[in-house]
Amino acid sequence: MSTAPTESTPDIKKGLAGVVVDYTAISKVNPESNSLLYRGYPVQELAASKSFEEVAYLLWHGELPTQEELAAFTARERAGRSLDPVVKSVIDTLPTTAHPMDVCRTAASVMGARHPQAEESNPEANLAKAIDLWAAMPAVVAYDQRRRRGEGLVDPRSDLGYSANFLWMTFGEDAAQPVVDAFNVSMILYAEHSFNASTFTARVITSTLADLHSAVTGAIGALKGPLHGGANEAVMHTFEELGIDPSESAEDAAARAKAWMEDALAAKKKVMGFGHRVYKHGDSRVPTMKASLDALIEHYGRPELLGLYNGLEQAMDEAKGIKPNLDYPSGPAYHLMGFDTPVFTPLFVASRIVGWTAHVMEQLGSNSLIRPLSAYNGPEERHLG
Ligand SMILES: CC(=O)SCCNC(=O)CCNC(=O)[C@H](O)C(C)(C)COP(=O)(O)OP(=O)(O)OC[C@H]1O[C@@H](n2cnc3c(N)ncnc32)[C@H](O)[C@@H]1OP(=O)(O)O
Ligand SMILES: O=C([O-])CC(=O)C(=O)O
Repeated sequence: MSTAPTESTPDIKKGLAGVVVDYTAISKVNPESNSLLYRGYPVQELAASKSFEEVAYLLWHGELPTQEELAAFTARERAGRSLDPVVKSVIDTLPTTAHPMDVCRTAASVMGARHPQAEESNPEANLAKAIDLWAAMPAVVAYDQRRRRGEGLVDPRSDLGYSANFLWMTFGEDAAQPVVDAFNVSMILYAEHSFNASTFTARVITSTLADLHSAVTGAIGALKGPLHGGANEAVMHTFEELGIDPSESAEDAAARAKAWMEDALAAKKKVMGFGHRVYKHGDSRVPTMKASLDALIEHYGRPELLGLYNGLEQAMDEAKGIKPNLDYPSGPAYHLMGFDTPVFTPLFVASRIVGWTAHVMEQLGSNSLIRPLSAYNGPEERHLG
């Protein structure tokens, strides 16, 4: 028999699990139908035929762009791709022992402090700030990976789309089409996911009427943790702990991975890349990202990675029935593309900037300070002396 909450036994929802805190028109996560809609469109349909630029436009404006609108929007994005020399000099002061997420977070903050409309918070200024951040973040992520390898900044190319240019600025060479396609899909899938922890962080910060860059800087902090975005990096650490040997057969790799997972679960370990707060029967985005991972495995001829992937997934499913989340296929996909493991979560940032800033604007459209209550369980009132 359940008892009604009282002042002494309040109905606390730990982690706000299951609590609906507001409306959003940006995306719909439906665990029953295992679907994800961006402004009404299934994300799988968008990933199959649209560029990340078109999806970013959709998330911000509510509708897909016309040809003319897209041309103006992509021209704007291409014009904002260069790394601001001041931001670069700040990055250069950070040690290469600093986590790339710290570099990203610092860069977002510096960009905010330098933005000509820093203190303006009308819808036009916020959209301008969102597009500027989105356009410039690939340069930050790409340069940070390069400087850690002792390589210099690569200038952006305005003849390339967002994804091809991102890869160009990171690796200094043209990426093959299957790689560009897989990267584009990952950017689309990561762009938005309702009231996840980092987006909620952005909305909390916005609800105090702080500026958009403060909201994004805080959201980057929230994304860093391994229970959220940091899981794509953590997935790769699992693969690395298992040991990656390109000469191994997929079958042998799968058998080793299964045994590893059985041991990890027997030791009550939490294995990153599995489980989700909302989806309990599988993450709606995984089949699409897995198809992109398959294409990359084919492109690079690396079936042993598929063996590791399948072995871990199968053992987790058999033991606990817990399904992978988006970070599971994204980790090995970014590895195959050539990104260094600590840079995986900044790639998530580059994409999620779109969702975060769409939520910042939505929050401001009907703002109410976000300030829940707590139940006190500290010492009874007491007095000094
Ligand atoms: C893009 C994203 O941000 S997706 C999420 C990325 N995060 C991860 O991959 C981190 C690993 N996963 C997890 O920690 C969790 O599944 C979360 C945080 C994502 C969701 O957690 P919650 O909804 O709070 O579920 P909770 O952590 O309570 O898990 C329920 C049960 O499943 C188990 N479980 C959940 N995920 C995992 C996992 N990855 N490995 C092992 N066991 C797990 C828990 O131990 C718990 O078991 P118990 O009931 O025996 O104690
Ligand atoms: O929705 C969540 O809790 C986490 C997630 O998958 C995301 O932010 O993409």
